Amino acid sequence: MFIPQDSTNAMAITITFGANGRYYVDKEYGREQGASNIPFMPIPGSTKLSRMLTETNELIVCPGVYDGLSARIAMQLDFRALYMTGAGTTASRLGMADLGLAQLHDMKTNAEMIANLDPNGPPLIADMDTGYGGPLMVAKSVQQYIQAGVAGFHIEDQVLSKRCGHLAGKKVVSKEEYLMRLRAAKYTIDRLQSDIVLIARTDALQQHGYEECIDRLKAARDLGADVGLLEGFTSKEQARQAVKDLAPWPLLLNMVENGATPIITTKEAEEMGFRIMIFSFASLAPAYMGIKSALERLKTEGVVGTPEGLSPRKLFEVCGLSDSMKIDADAGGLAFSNGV
Ligand SMILES: C[C@](O)(C(=O)O)[C@H](CC(=O)O)C(=O)O
Repeated sequence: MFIPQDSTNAMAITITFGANGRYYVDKEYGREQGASNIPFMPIPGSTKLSRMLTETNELIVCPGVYDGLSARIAMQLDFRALYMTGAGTTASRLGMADLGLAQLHDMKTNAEMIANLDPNGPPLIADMDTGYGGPLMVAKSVQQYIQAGVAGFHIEDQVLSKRCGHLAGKKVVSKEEYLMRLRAAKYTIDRLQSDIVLIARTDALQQHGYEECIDRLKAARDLGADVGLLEGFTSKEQARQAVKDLAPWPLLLNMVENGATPIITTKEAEEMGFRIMIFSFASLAPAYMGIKSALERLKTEGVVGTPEGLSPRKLFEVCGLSDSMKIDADAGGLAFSNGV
């Protein structure tokens, strides 16, 4: 319940948290009724994500998105949280493979755009790879993610010239160096009094085996990481075991279909006790398939073959066309008074 302090006609309003991670001000006086004079401060994504983790036991399902359109589509479908994939960011912004080529600027600008599409939208977890350097770089990266409005991020123990967690030949830094990265991240979060969710990821499974991963994650947990991520489980039993070995610490599962891990559904992950599940390729793989087949058709038939009804307007609608028109009209603009 929120009572406006400065109003002579004080009235109570109710703020309700929806299952989709959004919140609504009391319908009668809320924004939806156009009462724009009610103090209304969007809750930061980091706070929303922290609350989902600490105040519920649900599995937070995050589709991987890599640009504005994929993020908008996930938001249109009311996903409660999103994941910005580094592999997708590297592919879409640089046209390159996930081999440690994307740097802080590429990642932060993409994350910032996605995280701010809708201030009342779902929180964004973003990939931070290795943190992009030594402790100073990690501190800078974390500060920039916080300022960008990112809700949570994962930082890993691969060497700087890293590669996708589902490729062979990965190498990790020593446990000491990994903990130094995490410490730099944690100190920055504390210094800035942020509640951004720190997710410690280890890629040590290939090189050092399961026990080393658990050892590294326990150390990460002990120095204050909020969530753990063991990358590239090779079996469902191993995934289940990790949840048990680290309980009650929350774990994130990265589900990359056709990667190192057998397919685990959201239902199975929930039963195993995972708290967050990301689907890194959820947008990238369908985009590849859809674009390729349309361009093949263009090549062979001379038309793209866009389904009837999928007009430019419909696509722009996904990207906030109506909201933009309303902003203009509310301000007295006439740009769209005759429609679009
Ligand atoms: C999670 C990940 O870091 C990502 O960029 O989405 C990648 C996904 C991938 O390339 O398969 C990873 O697992 O390393």
